[in-house]
Amino acid sequence: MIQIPFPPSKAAILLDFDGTLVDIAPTPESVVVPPGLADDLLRLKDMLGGALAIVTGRPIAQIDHFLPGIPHAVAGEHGVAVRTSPEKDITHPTLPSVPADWLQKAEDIVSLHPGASVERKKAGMVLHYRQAPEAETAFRALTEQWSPEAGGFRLQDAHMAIELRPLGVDKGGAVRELMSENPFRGRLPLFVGDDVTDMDGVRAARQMGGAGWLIPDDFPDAVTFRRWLHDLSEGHGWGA
Ligand SMILES: O=P(O)(O)OC[C@H]1O[C@H](O[C@H]2O[C@H](CO)[C@@H](O)[C@H](O)[C@H]2O)[C@H](O)[C@@H](O)[C@@H]1O
Repeated sequence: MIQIPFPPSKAAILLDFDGTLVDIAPTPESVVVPPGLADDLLRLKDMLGGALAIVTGRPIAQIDHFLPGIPHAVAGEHGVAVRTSPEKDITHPTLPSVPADWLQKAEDIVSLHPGASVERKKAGMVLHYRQAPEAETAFRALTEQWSPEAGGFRLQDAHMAIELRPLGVDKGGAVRELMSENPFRGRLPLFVGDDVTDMDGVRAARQMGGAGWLIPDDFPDAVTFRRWLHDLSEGHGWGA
């Protein structure tokens, strides 16, 4: 099991949500927060002097719904939206909006494939096909017609989904931004995620002298990771 070579008083923990804290579910709304997770996270936050954050592709409001009052800070939409502490406003850089005709064409495809959906974000969208796998071909054909970079976007494959994301914003930037604020400042970041978008968070945490781990490379699955997190919250696995 992974050991952290320093004590909680020197650490900050920044965690991905889907596929890490919760198992992947048929739809974004149907994820289930595992029993005991909220208590583990609250105990950890306490041990870390508050330095616990969620860094997710989801909008911040969804983390507030699933983990109400639990993390000190949340970075949502892969870093497009950041709230550095519970009492602060959410900040967003100025970013281009998704062209209305792209949204309309995505909605047109969804209407032909029951179960497919478009998730709108502040500066992007996700075309979900988990519940309608046959829609993937049509989504790919559509997105290949666009020139996302020219409009300030990029396309990213996600879990049974294609995401349109703004250029120049990623989880690495979110980790750096959160780590520059109290109670994270001066601590070493520990970042854990499971997806290609999490690699930016992993790299940033490592470059800042902390550690970054990925499921399934470093933990075989999310259940094993959460068991480790539970042990950390009980004081096991920390160095002096
Ligand atoms: O950065 P994360 O916290 O891992 O969020 C990544 C995306 O997660 C959500 O979609 C994925 O999870 C859903 C629930 O398990 C699943 O139904 C879907 O197929 C996955 O793609 C979320 O909807 C996205 O906004 C996040 O970017």
